[in-house]
Amino acid sequence: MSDTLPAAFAQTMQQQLGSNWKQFAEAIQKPSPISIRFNPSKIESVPNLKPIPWTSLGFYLSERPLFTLDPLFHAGTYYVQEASSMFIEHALKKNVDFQKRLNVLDLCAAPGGKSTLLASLINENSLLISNEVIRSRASILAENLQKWGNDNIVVTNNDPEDFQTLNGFFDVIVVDAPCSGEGLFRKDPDAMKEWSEENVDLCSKRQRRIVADIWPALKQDGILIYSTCTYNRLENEENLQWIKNEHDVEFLAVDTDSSWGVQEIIEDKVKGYRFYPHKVAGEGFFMSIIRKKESEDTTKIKASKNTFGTPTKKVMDSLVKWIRHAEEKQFIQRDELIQFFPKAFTDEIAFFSKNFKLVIAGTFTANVKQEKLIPEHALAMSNALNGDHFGKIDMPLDQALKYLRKETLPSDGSNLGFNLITYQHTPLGWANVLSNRINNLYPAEWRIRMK
Ligand SMILES: C[S@@+](CC[C@H](N)C(=O)[O-])C[C@H]1O[C@@H](n2cnc3c(N)ncnc32)[C@H](O)[C@@H]1O
Repeated sequence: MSDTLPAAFAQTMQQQLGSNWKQFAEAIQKPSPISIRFNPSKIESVPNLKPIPWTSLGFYLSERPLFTLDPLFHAGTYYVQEASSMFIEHALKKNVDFQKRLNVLDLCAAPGGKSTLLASLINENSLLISNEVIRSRASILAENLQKWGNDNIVVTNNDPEDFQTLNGFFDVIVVDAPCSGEGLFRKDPDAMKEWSEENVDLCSKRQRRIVADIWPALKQDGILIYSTCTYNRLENEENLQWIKNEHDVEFLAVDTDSSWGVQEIIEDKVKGYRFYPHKVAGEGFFMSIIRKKESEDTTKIKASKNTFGTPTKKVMDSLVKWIRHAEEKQFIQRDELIQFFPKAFTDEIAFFSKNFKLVIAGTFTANVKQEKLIPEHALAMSNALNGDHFGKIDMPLDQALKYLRKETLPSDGSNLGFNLITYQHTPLGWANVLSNRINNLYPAEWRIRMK
């Protein structure tokens, strides 16, 4: 980071940090630590890397590889996420019973760091609604979640206030709020250019509006995780004070080890955790765990008449072989597109389809063209795929990259038909092998452009 810090920011931080200011100012000139979090559904064991102490699946890397040129990145085997944010795993595991069936909402979810983490925490009988208000960002979120491969996820593109129809529906809500981004200055110099005192004030007010809008959707005794990637009190402690004044809440604590360097904030019954880069091997971050004590009526989503179209019996006879535990899935068809989701969520998905701007629900499975099934990319990424049913072509790195660039690949005339393309035996996508060439079915919009 070479740009100079905004003067008003530096002044506030000097007051906030006192004698630690110099260490902080030095730390934000240093490169950011690099870390990734593995997808437990796509790896058999975690490689021998330096673990991040507050998460079971996060690890530091000694240097930044070219993730774009690693096929396993595109296969959803891991997510590149800075370490501090992964503290949410520790906070939730200590305060939420993940054995239970839960309704979880990630309200400000793009590009998907917290949502992929939540997807790995909840059990298969739980439902994650992953929402992003900005349409273009909701598409990136959908892409990352499709790569993660879980089918108990609905991606929506709604405004927080739209969730007010769902009183007391969620056991857990994560509000990873849009913020002034002070914690990202060293990673993202644009965050520094956009910083101003007016923007901090604006962010703080917007954060209150978001929490106020979503509050009715949280169950009594439900947990709200409120987080930002900024240091200032206005967007953190003062917003927590505001929540405490407006609502009957309890701020929950979580144990931390002093070696982690996480600062615990306790002020007048308000609790939070702050991550400073001179103390923690991670970016700037702030997080609080809030239990709602007020009673709240609970919206029960009623079983509505199933209005989904369903595939023909002939199509279903083939499809059941493609999916593991197909008997537990609801298959639906819209025009030519077939998708599936867990049967247990049929009513919920009908409700969200009708009342929300749905981006994806469950897993896109296949397109039907004159009763011929063409597998969808999301199926290749799905943890429910029955890989044994398909022919496979395991590619070495150079070919796997050609495949991911959507280049045409030569065929030797064997393995005709739809094949799963894999790299190190992990699915990357589909190809239709013809006698003279391989039709590369990798999605054009996801192809890698880097040479
Ligand atoms: C800090 S980012 C979320 C990062 C994400 N949780 C992750 O871990 O990858 C905040 C998100 O809030 C969205 N956002 C912006 N304005 C919003 C608003 N008024 N209500 C809800 N979300 C908003 C932004 O588009 C952005 O995607």
